[in-house]
Amino acid sequence: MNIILETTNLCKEYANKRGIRDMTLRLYAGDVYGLLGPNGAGKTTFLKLITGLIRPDQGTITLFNNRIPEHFEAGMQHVGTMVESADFHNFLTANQYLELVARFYPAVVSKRIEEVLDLVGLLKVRKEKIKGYSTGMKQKLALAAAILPEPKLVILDEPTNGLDIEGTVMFRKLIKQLSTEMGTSFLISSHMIHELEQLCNRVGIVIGGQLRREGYVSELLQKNQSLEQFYIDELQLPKEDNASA
Ligand SMILES: Nc1ncnc2c1ncn2[C@@H]1O[C@H](COP(=O)(O)OP(=O)(O)OP(=O)(O)O)[C@@H](O)[C@H]1O
Repeated sequence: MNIILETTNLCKEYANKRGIRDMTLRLYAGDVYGLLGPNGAGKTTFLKLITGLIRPDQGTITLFNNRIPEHFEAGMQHVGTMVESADFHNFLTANQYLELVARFYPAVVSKRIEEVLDLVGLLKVRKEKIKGYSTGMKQKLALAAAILPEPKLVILDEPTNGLDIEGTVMFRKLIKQLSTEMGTSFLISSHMIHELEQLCNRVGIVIGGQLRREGYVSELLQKNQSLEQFYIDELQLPKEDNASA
């Protein structure tokens, strides 16, 4: 199988001694991989390291056979990200913002901008200034920017934050569509465990800065009633709690 992302023994410790330790993970072409874990477990830190937003203390990151951060541009060439909440220029319209993003990708034509705006449901409001957008609309625009250059891998941190039910359904459909029709791979951190159960072929559970467990969703569902049950057992949460990730 074709490895598109590999991290080995990745470590990052913040000044407060928190962070991640020895995160070793492989993503294969076609994977839709869900990262689960409690608040503060280290999911965002892991995604920030992969996307070069912060530097590791130890360990290696390889994206499409390129070492990160040394060969950042080559590695990120096929990657779309939505990791930090995007810092939008509020005086621009969605259309203008995506035109700005498109400047980094010479192959992106204006028809593609219209296409992604339609995919995320922002076509009608594309000429309105971003300052008038709701949190969910901004989230959709960030998603549109992430998929604009038709990346082979899309890395998403809490992509459904702020999305309404319709937006969440749109998001799920979009990921399924890109994954089945285009073969796009995804690495998604989310607390929406039911969404991940429907979307992902693999999941990993991060606890206390370490990848505690991972597996194929189909196999986990043969042994567990649901992904949520597996997660609860892994965290040893009281069952009647019915807590979700
Ligand atoms: N810039 C920072 N400086 C110091 N500590 C940080 C920083 N960023 C994160 N941390 C700490 O590192 C740990 C991991 O945080 P991280 O944001 O990666 O977790 P997470 O799994 O994404 O959490 P959540 O689900 O709440 O988003 C937490 O204990 C957090 O307090």
